[in-house]
Amino acid sequence: AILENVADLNRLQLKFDFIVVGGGTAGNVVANRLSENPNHSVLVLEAGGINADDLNIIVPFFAPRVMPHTPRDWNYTTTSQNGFDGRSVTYNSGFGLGGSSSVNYMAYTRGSREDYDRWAEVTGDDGWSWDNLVHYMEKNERFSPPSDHHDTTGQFNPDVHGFDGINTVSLEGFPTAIGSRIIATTEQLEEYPFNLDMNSGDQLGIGWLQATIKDGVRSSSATSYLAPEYLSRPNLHILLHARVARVLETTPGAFRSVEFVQDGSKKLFTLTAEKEVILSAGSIGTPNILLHSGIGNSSTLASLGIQPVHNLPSVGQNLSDHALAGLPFLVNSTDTFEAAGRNATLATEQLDRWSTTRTGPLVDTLTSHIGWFRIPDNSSIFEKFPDPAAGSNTAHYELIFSNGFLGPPPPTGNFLTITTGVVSPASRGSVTLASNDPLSHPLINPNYLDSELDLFVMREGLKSALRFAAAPAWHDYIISPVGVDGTSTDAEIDAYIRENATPIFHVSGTASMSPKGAAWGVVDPDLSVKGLTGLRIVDLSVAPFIPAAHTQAAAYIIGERASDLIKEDWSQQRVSSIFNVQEY
Ligand SMILES: Cc1cc2nc3c(=O)[nH]c(=O)nc-3n(C[C@H](O)[C@H](O)[C@H](O)COP(=O)(O)OP(=O)(O)OC[C@H]3O[C@@H](n4cnc5c(N)ncnc54)[C@H](O)[C@@H]3O)c2cc1C
Repeated sequence: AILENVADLNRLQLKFDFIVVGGGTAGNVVANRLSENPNHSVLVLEAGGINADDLNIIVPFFAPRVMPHTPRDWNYTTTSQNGFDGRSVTYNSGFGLGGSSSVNYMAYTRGSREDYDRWAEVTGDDGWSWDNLVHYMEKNERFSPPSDHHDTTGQFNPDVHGFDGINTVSLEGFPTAIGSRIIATTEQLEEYPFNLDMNSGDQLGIGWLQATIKDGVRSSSATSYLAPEYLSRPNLHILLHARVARVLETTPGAFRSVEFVQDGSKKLFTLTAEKEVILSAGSIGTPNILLHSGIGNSSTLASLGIQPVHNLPSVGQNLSDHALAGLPFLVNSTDTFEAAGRNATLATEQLDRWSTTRTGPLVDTLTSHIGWFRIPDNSSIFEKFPDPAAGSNTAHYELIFSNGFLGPPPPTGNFLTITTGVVSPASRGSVTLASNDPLSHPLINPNYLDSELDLFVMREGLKSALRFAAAPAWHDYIISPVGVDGTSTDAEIDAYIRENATPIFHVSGTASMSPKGAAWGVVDPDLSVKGLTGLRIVDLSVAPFIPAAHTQAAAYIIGERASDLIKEDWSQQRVSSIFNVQEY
């Protein structure tokens, strides 16, 4: 059941085995899977509300309207970014049930096999390898026909997908004018091979995008893992508008209590889990809660007036994200996103069509194809820096193709945008505290393009976009790039990047896994907080390296495996406690 007020929870007089902090992407997976066992009672505390009736969230094409600066957004701002010429940029993160899965752009990309094999290698736990995670990818995924039910043969590989999972994933449901030209380019230029399925573990090349869309409607962790059949479980409760300030030590070394406020009031409530507290507040929220609880770098915490409780200097460090830069091209077509953007009648027709039949251009997100590429192995940058990618089959950059201008378009002209993202970044940032007020925003420093390597990769990505657009398939379509072109110098491209690059909101790694017993890291490979009991972390913050991918799939996969790890631990404990009783 969903509860709006802590008074409702008090009235029910319930005890909870597990308290999940954050009803986001990974948190709702855990809530669903743990409550599969009717003997386990689960409470989710979510800071935001329900998003179910918001068209901007439901209609895939309206994703860009959900944020920033809306009630669905945490409305963060980064610190000044040197790599962006000192700009501070708005940093989006989903506030409300479903977390960022309710506000994201729905691209569903797992990353490469090597991305996960590297997790296994650095944590010493083979359970995090690609082969051992495939089962969890399939548990997450319900691969479904696109909303127009076209023949998808040759657009994905069914052998590498799950068809009985919980979260719907599908292909484009309304072809755009650029799709056939993108595919033609893969036949014309050797540099851009076609990849039947970028989610097979072998990601390189260009393929059809898979997206978390069900019959033309967004599929989020709220609509899938908290669908009515799960929400009706008597052992699953969600309390909305409940913002957790701290986790509290219950007995020495055990953190099973949470302290929270409702609806921004300063009144603090405390609840204690019988078994575990699971932090799923995301890569910004989770370290923020840990630090305010005294779990972090003890001397830094003490200097802020926070009583240190457990020294874990890695909390909030190792922040990784992908920087993006879009390159618009003026095109010789009127069949682009700008058409409805400038014509209210057409926009109304499109919404009517979506409302009545779930067809038309609004059933899709803003891209139908993505490509994943490497800069050449003999690039000069590798004389100075090691290759940051997980392996030789993992991308350095991606190209995202969109049938229009991203952001408010200029008053005239029609566009194609090729956006490049640095997907295996070398730069690392941090989440730190500005004050000892647990309800204040932390300092978010993604440190974009701090490494010269990341700037090099982004520059090469933009040059690659220009080469792609020079293929014969585009000769009668593209008029000219806007911003930089084939005559631009490296310095001009760098200046364009620093002025125009933005975050992609894939923040990861701020409570990283490390091997059991390691002096660094925040959680052990079973996701329990190092040196403590009763407290686990299940969200993207545990990723030791950001996957070369859009990151929601990784968050879902983490949620699925974590659920099994938690279930396993408690089934063993139950067996041993029964054994003890018998012995006694
Ligand atoms: C605008 C945007 C576009 C994106 N586009 C894509 C895309 O197209 N494809 C893709 O794969 N990825 C995309 N991402 C990234 C992806 O959605 C995230 O990486 C992923 O959803 C993170 O999952 P999570 O479980 O770690 O955190 P979240 O899903 O963010 O969940 C954290 C939850 O915790 C709650 N919370 C935080 N603090 C507290 C607290 N103190 N008390 C209680 N609750 C709290 C939050 O409200 C939220 O519900 C995008 C993200 C954004 C913001």
